[in-house]
Amino acid sequence: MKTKIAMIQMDIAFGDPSANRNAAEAKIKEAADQGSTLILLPELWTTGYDLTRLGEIAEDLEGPTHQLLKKLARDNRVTIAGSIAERDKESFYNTMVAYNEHGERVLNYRKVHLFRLMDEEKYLESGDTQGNFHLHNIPLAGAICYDIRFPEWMRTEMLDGARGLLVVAEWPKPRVDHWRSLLISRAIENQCFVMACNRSGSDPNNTFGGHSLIIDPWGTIVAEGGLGEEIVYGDVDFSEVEAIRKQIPIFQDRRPDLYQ
Ligand SMILES: O=C(O)CCC(=O)C(=O)O
Repeated sequence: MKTKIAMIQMDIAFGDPSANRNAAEAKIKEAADQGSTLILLPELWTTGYDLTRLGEIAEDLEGPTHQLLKKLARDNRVTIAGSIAERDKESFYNTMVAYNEHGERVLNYRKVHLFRLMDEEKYLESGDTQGNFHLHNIPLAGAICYDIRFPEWMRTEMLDGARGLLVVAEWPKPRVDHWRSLLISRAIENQCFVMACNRSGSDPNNTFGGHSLIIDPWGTIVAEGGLGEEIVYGDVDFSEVEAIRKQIPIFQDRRPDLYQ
């Protein structure tokens, strides 16, 4: 059975959650009208990297963005995922959430690897738990941007049987070749679908690379965006994962007695 995935490769208004919510709402409705089951938004899609203003613009997990996602997921019978600047008491996190078609939050993953090149470690705390959840009965794992440079972490998440890796990002344009190569590698080595949503446009410090990707467990590109704003669609059949894992049984052949 095919599952339609939509990745909302949007530009992000710097530090303006209300403008970004309005833009995303229209795009989520459009993707849902196209029959999508899973809709991905980029990393920090309500605020961008306006980290010095997190005190004003980050929200707790019951904040207005979460209320909107809950409602849009329920009303349109879709699962929606993306990362949002989270405030938890005095601390801030880059947190990927997913809301299922009942409006339930099924994922709450705090970015584990903070990216120094964008000063994340100065303003954010890192997470320390995995981001596994189910889309209907399909086990998936979440990751945020820089996390994909850590194959050991991605493998840790995949050891629970995940068949797909969802990635949300604000990946800069000068390193878009790394983005593509790293994502293709994560798909091949974990024999899983990779569904990766990047932003487009620029902020005061960076221009971002777009090129949202859906990659199958053989490493073949199913769908790829360009540089600008668009919704990238692809149909995936998660049963392909099982067939490939039978053909080349890397999860069986691993040697955890020699490495983790
Ligand atoms: O690793 C990279 O080159 C980009 C990472 C990044 O932009 C991020 O984690 O926000």
